[in-house]
Amino acid sequence: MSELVPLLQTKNLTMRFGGVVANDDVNFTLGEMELRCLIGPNGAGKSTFFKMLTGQLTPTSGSVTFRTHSIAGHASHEIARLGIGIKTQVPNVFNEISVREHIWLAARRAHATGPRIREAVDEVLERARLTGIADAIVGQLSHGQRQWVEIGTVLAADPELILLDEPAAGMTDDETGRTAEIIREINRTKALIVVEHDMEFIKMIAKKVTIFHQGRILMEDDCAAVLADERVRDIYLGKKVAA
Ligand SMILES: Nc1ncnc2c1ncn2[C@@H]1O[C@H](COP(=O)(O)OP(=O)(O)OP(=O)(O)O)[C@@H](O)[C@H]1O
Repeated sequence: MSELVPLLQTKNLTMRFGGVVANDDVNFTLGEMELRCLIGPNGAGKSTFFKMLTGQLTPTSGSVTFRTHSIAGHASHEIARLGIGIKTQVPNVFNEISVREHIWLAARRAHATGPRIREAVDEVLERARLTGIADAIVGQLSHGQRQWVEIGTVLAADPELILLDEPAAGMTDDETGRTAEIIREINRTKALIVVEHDMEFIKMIAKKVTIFHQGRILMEDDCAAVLADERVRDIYLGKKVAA
């Protein structure tokens, strides 16, 4: 029987900046359609890890495999074309156009022209809970709504894996709850890796959680087990933990 190929796998992934080891021998595996949360204190190495997955950084050593493709050090646009999309923390929206036009611009790159685009745009608007504000101008939306436009924009390009960097940052409780719903909806058809600090949000979405600490994976387990772990509590309370 042939072994299942994971969607994404890193082996001994290491990134050094001079004397700083930002990621140290990270072995990480994500299955098809999995939803994984990455947590860890400031400086633990989460952003560096994301940047190596999307081609913004070339690892010092180790490998990144997306399905059967070895992607470490490849250009960001090549990795995007293979099917990894990312929503970064830095705002990345066009303010002057409507939500529908915004989603359409992203969908146009992924789908052939014609009626299929319209269907795809309508589907993304629905899944990212944007249908009710489809005709609003992006620049006039609330912070939370703009975040959903960004998530919808990533979804419209139809990637197989979506990386979200702190999608609930700066949101109200209501917006956070709705963002969790959107992520669960997207996870019906896509794999996701979500970096987030807000533990309440993680509880709403997480199945399996990976904890980074000092550039290494400290622990990987289901959400309840991770949140109950004494080492995890200690690093969030700022106590010293042996990795
Ligand atoms: N371009 C860089 N040059 C030098 N050091 C860097 C660079 N990028 C990250 N680092 C260092 O690598 C380590 C990991 O940083 P990283 O940003 O990946 O952590 P993080 O877990 O994403 O933190 P945060 O939650 O604050 O975003 C830190 O010590 C950071 O100072």
